[in-house]
Amino acid sequence: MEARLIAVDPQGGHAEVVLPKEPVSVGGRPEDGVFLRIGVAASILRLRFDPSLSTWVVDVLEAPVPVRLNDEPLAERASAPLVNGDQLAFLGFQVGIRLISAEPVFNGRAASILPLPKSGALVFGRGEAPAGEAAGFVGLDADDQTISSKHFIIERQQGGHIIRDVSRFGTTLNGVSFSTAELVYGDRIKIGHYTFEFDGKALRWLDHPDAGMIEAERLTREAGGRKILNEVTLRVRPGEFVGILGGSGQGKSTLLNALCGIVPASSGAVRVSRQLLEDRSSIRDLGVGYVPQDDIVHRELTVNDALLLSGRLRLNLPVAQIRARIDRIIGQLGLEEHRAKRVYMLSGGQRKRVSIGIELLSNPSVLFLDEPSSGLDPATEENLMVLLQKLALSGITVVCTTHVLQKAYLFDRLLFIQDGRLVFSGDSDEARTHFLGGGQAGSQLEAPLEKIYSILADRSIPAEAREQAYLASPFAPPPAMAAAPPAAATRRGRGKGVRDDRRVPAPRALATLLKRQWKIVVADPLNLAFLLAQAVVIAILIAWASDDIGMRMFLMVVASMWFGCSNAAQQIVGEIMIFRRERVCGLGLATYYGSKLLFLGALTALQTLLLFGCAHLMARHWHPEEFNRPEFERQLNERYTAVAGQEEPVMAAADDDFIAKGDEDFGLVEEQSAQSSTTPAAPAPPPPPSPPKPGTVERLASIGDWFHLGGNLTESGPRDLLLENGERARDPAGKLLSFAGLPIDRVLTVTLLLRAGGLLSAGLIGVILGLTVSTLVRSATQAVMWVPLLLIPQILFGGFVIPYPEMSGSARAFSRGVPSFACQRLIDVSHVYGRAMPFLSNRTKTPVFLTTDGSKETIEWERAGKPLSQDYDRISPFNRSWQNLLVVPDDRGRHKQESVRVTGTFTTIPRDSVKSRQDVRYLKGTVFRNLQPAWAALGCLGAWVAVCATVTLSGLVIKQTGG
Ligand SMILES: Nc1ncnc2c1ncn2[C@@H]1O[C@H](COP(=O)(O)OP(=O)(O)OP(=O)(O)O)[C@@H](O)[C@H]1O
Repeated sequence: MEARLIAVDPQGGHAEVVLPKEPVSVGGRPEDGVFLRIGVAASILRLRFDPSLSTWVVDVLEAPVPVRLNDEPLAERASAPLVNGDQLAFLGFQVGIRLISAEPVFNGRAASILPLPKSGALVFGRGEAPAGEAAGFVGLDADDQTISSKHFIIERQQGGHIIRDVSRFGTTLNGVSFSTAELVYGDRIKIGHYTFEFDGKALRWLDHPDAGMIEAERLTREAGGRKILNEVTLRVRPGEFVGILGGSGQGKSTLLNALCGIVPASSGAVRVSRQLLEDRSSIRDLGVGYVPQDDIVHRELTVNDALLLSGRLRLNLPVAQIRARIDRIIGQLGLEEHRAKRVYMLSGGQRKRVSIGIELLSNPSVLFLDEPSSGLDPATEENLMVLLQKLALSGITVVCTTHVLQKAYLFDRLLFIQDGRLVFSGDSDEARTHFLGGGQAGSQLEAPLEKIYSILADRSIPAEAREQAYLASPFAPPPAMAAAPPAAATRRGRGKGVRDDRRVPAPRALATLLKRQWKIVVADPLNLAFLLAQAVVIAILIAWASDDIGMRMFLMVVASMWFGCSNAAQQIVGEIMIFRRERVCGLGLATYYGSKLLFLGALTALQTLLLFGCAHLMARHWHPEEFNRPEFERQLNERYTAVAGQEEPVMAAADDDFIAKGDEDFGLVEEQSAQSSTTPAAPAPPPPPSPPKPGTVERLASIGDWFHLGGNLTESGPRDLLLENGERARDPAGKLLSFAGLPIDRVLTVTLLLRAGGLLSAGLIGVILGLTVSTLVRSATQAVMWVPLLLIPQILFGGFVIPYPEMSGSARAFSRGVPSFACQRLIDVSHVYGRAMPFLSNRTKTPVFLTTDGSKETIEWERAGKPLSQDYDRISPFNRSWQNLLVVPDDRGRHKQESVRVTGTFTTIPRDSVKSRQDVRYLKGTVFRNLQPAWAALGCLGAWVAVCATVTLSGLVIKQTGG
C-alpha cells in the first residue's frame, strides 16, 4: 500500500509527496518532513503508519492553529486513523490523503474489473494465491493486515451469485456485516481499503474515494439577458445530504440543473466524483440520478411494471437480476404494499418514492431532486426527507432544492441562493450563527431558521454584498478548494465512470418500449375499446351515408389519417419529462421514435382494417345493388374464354400494350393522328389463354366480389380497341388493334396491394404527422388544436371532394404535395387498374363518358319492380378516379372556357376546350395499367416520411435539453 499527501496552498498551488512508513511531521519548520510555507514556524501534524490498523494515523501536535479533518475540528493532541480521501485543513491549506492499495491480481495480472465465474467459485484474499488455487483467486494488497488470506468467496448458484464471508475481521455488504448473501446489481463490498461494486457480471474496484463528490467552479448561466446564476463555486462531500434553499425565483432550480448537467451552465465547470461533467452522456457515465419536480413515471403502470420496464431500459442485465434489484429498492423505499398498485392510485409522496426508485435502479453515486416535497403535507414531507437522509447515509450524495426550512436540521449542508449567487454554505447551526448573529451565543441555536428568509427578503442588502459577507466569514471554504487537483483520484481514469458496456442494446430497448406502450394501452380497457369502437362507428356511418364505393374509400382514407394523427398527437408531448430522463440514461433517439412509429402504426392499422371490414360489410347490407356475384362469376368465365378479333389482330403483349407517339401513360392516341402515326413493329401474338384451374373462378369471384374488384378482374381480359364511331381501331398498316389482356393474378395482387397501401399509408402518415406535431408543441392542449388544422386540408386537397382537374392551378400544384392526395392516388389506381377505358375525352374539364353520339350515358335499371335511372356521372363510382388519373389540363394543353349550344335545347353551358393543341381521345377498350401515378404517390409519401422524421428527430434533440 502506498500513501500520498497532496497539499494545496491558499493560492491554489499544490504539491504531492509519497509518505514514508516512518513518522513524518507536517508544518512550517524547515526541518519538518513536509514543510509548508504557512507563515508559522511550528509543526502542526505528524503522520505515521500503524501496522495494526494497516493505515496511516494523524496526530495533532501542540499546534497554535485549529486543525479540521473533513470539516470537523480535531482537538489538540488528538489522533485519528486516516482513510482514503480524508482532507485535513489548517491556515487556509488543504492536505488531502490518498491511500492507494495495490491493484487486485487475478490470473497473475493486475485487474480492476473482476469477472465472476460462470461456474465454480472465486476467492478473494490477501497476498498471493495458495498453491494450486491460482485460477480462482484474487490477490489483494499484501500489506493490508485487515484482509484475511481467504476473505470472501463468490460462488455461482441457481443463476445468481452468492457471497460468503470467511474472514477473521469481517466484510461489509452495503455497510452491513453478513455471512452469506445473494449479490444484487449495485451491491458494494468493503474489504480493508478496497471497495468493490457488483455490476451484474463482474466486481469493479472503486479505486478512488471521491465517488459522489460534487465540485462546482464559477458556474454562471445567462438567460433572458441577465445572469440567473452568478459565479457559483461550491463543494459537496460524498454522502452528504444537501438542501438548496432560497426564495422563489432566486435560482435554486437553475443551480440544481447546472450541477447535474440536465441544463448545463453557460460557463464554469462541474466535477462529479472528480471527473468533469462534460456533456449529457457523462451524466449517466458518472452515475448521476435526477428526479425532476414532475413525476417521471407513467401513471397507468403498476409500481412493479414501472420499475421493471425502466430497469430493462437502463440496465443491460438479465431480468432476474433486475427483479432482485427492484425487490431491494422497493424494500428500501417502503413500497412493498403498493407494488401491485397503478401509479395514479398512489399518494403524492408515494409517487415521488417511485420516481426516486426509478433513479436508484442504476445505482447512482449522486442523486439530485428538484423540489421533492412540493405539494406534500408536512407528515409526508418529513417521511420523504428522512428517506432521503437515509439514502445519503447509505453513501449516495443527495442534493435537493426546497423552500421549507422546518426540516433543515436533517440536511448536512445548506446552500442559500439569492439572485443566482451562493450566499452561504454550511450546516444548519452554522447558518443560524451566520445569519442570525453569533453574538447571542446559545440563543441563536433555538431561533427558527425561517427567520433567515425574512433576512434574505431585505432587498436593501444586495446579493453581492451577502456573498462577500459569506466569503469573509469563517464558514467560507478555503480559497484553494476549487483548485484541488484530481491527482490520484483519476489515477486509472476509472471509478464510477465508463459504463459503456452497460448500454442496453437497441433491439432490447425497442422491445421494452413497445411492451410499455402496450401495458399503458391495456391498463385502461375502456380506452382501448373506445379506440376500436370509433373505427366501427365511423365505418357504419360511412357505409350508411354513401352508396358510392369511390366516396366511401376516400372517407376511409381521411378517417384513417385522422385515427393516426389523433393517436399520435399527444404521445411525445405527454411524456416529455420521461423521455428527457431516459434519453440521459442512454435511450437512442431512433429507438424511441421507432417504438412510437411501430406501436402507433400497428394500432392505427388495426383501426383501419376494422374500419374497412365493417364499412364493406355494412355496404353489402345497405347497397346490395353494388354486389352481384353470379353475374361477376359469369363474366369471369367469359374472360377466361374470350379471344379478341375475328381477323388476325395486332395483339399488344401484356407487358407492352398499345403505345402510340411515345405517350406511355395509357396507350393514348390522338384522334386525328392515329391514322397517320407510325406504329412500331407488331409483337408476336401471345399463346391463347389456358383454362382456369378448378375452383379458381369461384375463389376469384369471392375475393373480387368482397373487395369490389369485379370490373378490374373481368375487364382486364383481351379486347378489341374501338373508335368513337364504334368501328374497330386499326394501325396505320390497316391491321386491327386489340389488347392482349393482363394476367388476372397480377390485377388481383396490384389492386389489393394498392387499396391496402392507400388506406394503411394514410394511417401511417397520420401517425407520422401526429408525432411531428407532438414534438413541436408545448402542451397536450396545443397538440389537440393542431389536429383539425392538419386534417381539413387533407379533405380539401385530397383530390376527391374537389377532383384534381377542377382545382385552380395553384391549388392543383399544392395538392400534389398533400399526403391524402397521394394516398387517394393509390386508391384511384386500384379502382381503375385493369379496367377498360370508356370513351373519354379531355376536352371538358369534367370528363364525361360518352356514348357513340357523344352524349353522356344514361343507365336504367329496376328495383322492386320500380324503374330507376341515373346518368353516368352520378352512378359511376370511379368517375373521379378517371378524372384524376387521365384528365390533367396542364399536361394536355391549356383549357379555355367557351359556351357551347347543347343540341335540342335553348340553353348554352360553359365548357372548356383545348386551344393550344388538339383534343385527346382514349380508345375504348384500352385497359388502364399505368402504375406511374402510384409510384409518384409513394415517392410523395416517402418525402413526407423523410421530412417529418427529420423534423421530429430534430425536435426531440431540442426537447431533450428542455428547449
Ligand atoms: N430559460 C430562462 N429564461 C429566462 N429566465 C429564466 C429562465 N429560466 C429561469 N429563469 C429565471 O431565472 C430565475 C431563477 O429561476 P429558478 O427556476 O432557478 O428559480 P427557483 O429559485 O428555482 O424558483 P422556484 O422556487 O419558484 O422554483 C427566475 O427569475 C426565472 O424567471
